[in-house]
Amino acid sequence: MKIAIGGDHAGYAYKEVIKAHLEAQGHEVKDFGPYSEESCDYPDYVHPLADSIEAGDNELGVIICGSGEGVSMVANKHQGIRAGLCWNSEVAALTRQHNNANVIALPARFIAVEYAVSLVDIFVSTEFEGGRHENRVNKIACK
Ligand SMILES: O=C(CO)[C@H](O)[C@H](O)[C@H](O)COP(=O)(O)O
Repeated sequence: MKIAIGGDHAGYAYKEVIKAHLEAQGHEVKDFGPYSEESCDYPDYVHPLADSIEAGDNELGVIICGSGEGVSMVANKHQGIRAGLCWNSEVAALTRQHNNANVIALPARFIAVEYAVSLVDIFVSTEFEGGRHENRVNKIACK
């Protein structure tokens, strides 16, 4: 699967671990940065990442900042993005099953890196259920 990853300085260390994990699983990972822990602005990295998913260049995205809030706010400005802020395994599954999320947002300052990796695994391997959720998801995007 083609997966985009990015965030800010607060998520940098987690991004590196998650990227290596996904690549070891055989996924093709496009890293939108940042590429160090130097303080930076997450919109500079998340907007291009979201553009790539909207363009079909990547199927799913992983975005990481301190709380997960800033990166998810940026991603969800895009009509073609449904970013879910995930902090536990049930939410990571539900945002795929019920919301057909195409981006997972993670709070690096509030969960352990091993737990963040496990949430990404759940997110990537869980399918949208469709059914009653189909119409709801179709109504999310603004016309
Ligand atoms: O945007 C955020 C809050 O929603 C992220 O958590 C950022 O990573 C955080 O604001 C960065 O804070 P810092 O004090 O500049 O490191």
